[in-house]
Formats: sequence, C-alpha cells, structure tokens
Amino acid sequence: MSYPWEDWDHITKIDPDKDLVDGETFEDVCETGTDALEIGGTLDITEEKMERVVEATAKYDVPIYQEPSNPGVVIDDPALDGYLIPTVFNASDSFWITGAHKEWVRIEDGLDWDRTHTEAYIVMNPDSSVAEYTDADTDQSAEDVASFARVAERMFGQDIIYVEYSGTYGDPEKVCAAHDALDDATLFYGGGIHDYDSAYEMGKCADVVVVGNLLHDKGVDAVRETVEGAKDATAELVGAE
Ligand SMILES: CC(C)=CCC/C(C)=C/CC/C(C)=C/CC/C(C)=C/COP(=O)(O)OP(=O)(O)O
Ligand SMILES: O=P(O)(O)OC[C@@H](O)CO
Ligand SMILES: [Mg+2]
Repeated sequence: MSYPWEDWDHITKIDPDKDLVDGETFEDVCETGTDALEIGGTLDITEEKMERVVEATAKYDVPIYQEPSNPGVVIDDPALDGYLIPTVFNASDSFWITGAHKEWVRIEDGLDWDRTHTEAYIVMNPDSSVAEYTDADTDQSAEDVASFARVAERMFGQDIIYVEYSGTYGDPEKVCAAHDALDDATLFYGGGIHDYDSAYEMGKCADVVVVGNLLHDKGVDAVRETVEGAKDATAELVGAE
C-alpha cells in the first residue's frame, strides 16, 4: 500500500488556536510549496476553531489533514483528505497510547477508516505542552529513540513515526538514529525548524519535516525557506543514490 506522505518533504502544521501573521492569508500558506497541511495543536482547540481553518484552506490545492489532540475535537468534513491520529509511544499514561482511541471508537459510529491513519509519536521536549499533557518520558538516548521507532514499525505496524521536539530544535543524531532503524515507515520530524539550514539539516535525517510555530511567529516567507531546505536535502539524498 502506498501513502501520500511517502512523497512529502515538508508539512506545515497550523494551530487553529493561533493567528497568522498580520496581512497573511491561508492562500499565502498554500503557496509556500509545502506538501500538506496538518491542522492541530495541544491546547485550547475546539471544533469551531478547527472548522474555521479547514474552510479557509479547502479551496487550495494542498492536502489537508486533521491531527486531533483528543476525541472531542474531531470534525467530520469532506474537505479533509484524512485524519492523522497521534499515539504517544513514550507516554506514561496509557490513555495517550490507546485509551483515547478506544473512547473515540466507542463514542463514534461509522468512523471513516480509509481516511484514518496513525502517527507513532516519540515526544522528546520535556518543556512542551504535549510532553506535559501526555506525561511523556522524554529522557531517551539515540538508541532508545531508534528502538521505539523499530518497535512502532515492526511490532505495531505503524506507517508514520514522528520524532517530536515541539517548540525546540532537536538532536539530529537521535532523529537520524530513528531513520536508520526504519525499513519502510515514513519518519516525520517536528520542532524548532526556523530557517533553511535547520530544515536542511533535519531533512537529511527525517523523510518529512514539520514546521509549526514559525508560521504563526514569522510568517510565510520564513516557512518558504524551510520548504526549500527540506526539498534540497531530499534532492541531494536522491541524487546520491
Ligand atoms: C484518539 C484521538 C482522536 C485523539 C487522541 C490523540 C492523542 C493521543 C494526542 C496526544 C497529544 C498529541 C501528540 C497531540 C498532537 C498535536 C501536537 C503535538 C501539537 C503540538 O503541541 P505543542 O506545540 O506542545 O502545543 P501548543 O502549541 O498547543 O502549546
Ligand atoms: O512548532 P514547532 O516547534 O515548529 O514544532 C512543529 C510540530 O512538530 C509541533 O507538533
Ligand atoms: Mg506548538
């Protein structure tokens, strides 16, 4: 089975609780060259805020995926290409591994399984909201991260492994270790990507880099630079094969 993210280099993550930079529009976001939009955040997300972003982005030619942080914010909108449902492999509370998922399946009838996919998160920044929220054990060596990645792919059949440093730039050695541990799964990296060089460096390790805060803090020109960094990293890797 092949999946769209196998061809992506760059995702822009839009936090529905945050504004775009003054004067910028969702059309500008879609014109950065990013391969997909992921809509989600950890704090203060509501269905209404989600709907607003989906409505504003649906008419452009970039795929849009909802990334819900809890079952209560999932929206049913045909404009969505799909749902990327996190599961946190290093959460201390099993609610964030399978518990929330069980609740979701219990309360919703008729889930659209064809559009529902999971992301196996390894949460690495202890100061992020997502680490606090899921009580993640972020003290993981490169070997630990690689082992989590391998477990996620080989034992739990995950197609997306996500090394998450939300809010801070991570350790490329750990991200590369995760990549080396995978056979076919796609490695997402997110956290602190802020310019061409950081996107290029992480793009050399991860298959897809995810850019979040930069969009809301610095705007679309800064995001475009990260798209270029991520694409150049992939082009060089392909050229070297
Ligand atoms: C079963 C369903 C439908 C949902 C459960 C989904 C789970 C397990 C969520 C766990 C938390 C998680 C991994 C959320 C994804 C979104 C994310 C990482 C947002 C970024 O978080 P931060 O940047 O730390 O938060 P803020 O930007 O909101 O401060
Ligand atoms: O906001 P930043 O630090 O870019 O992180 C992106 C994303 O991985 C957050 O879930
Ligand atoms: Mg954030």
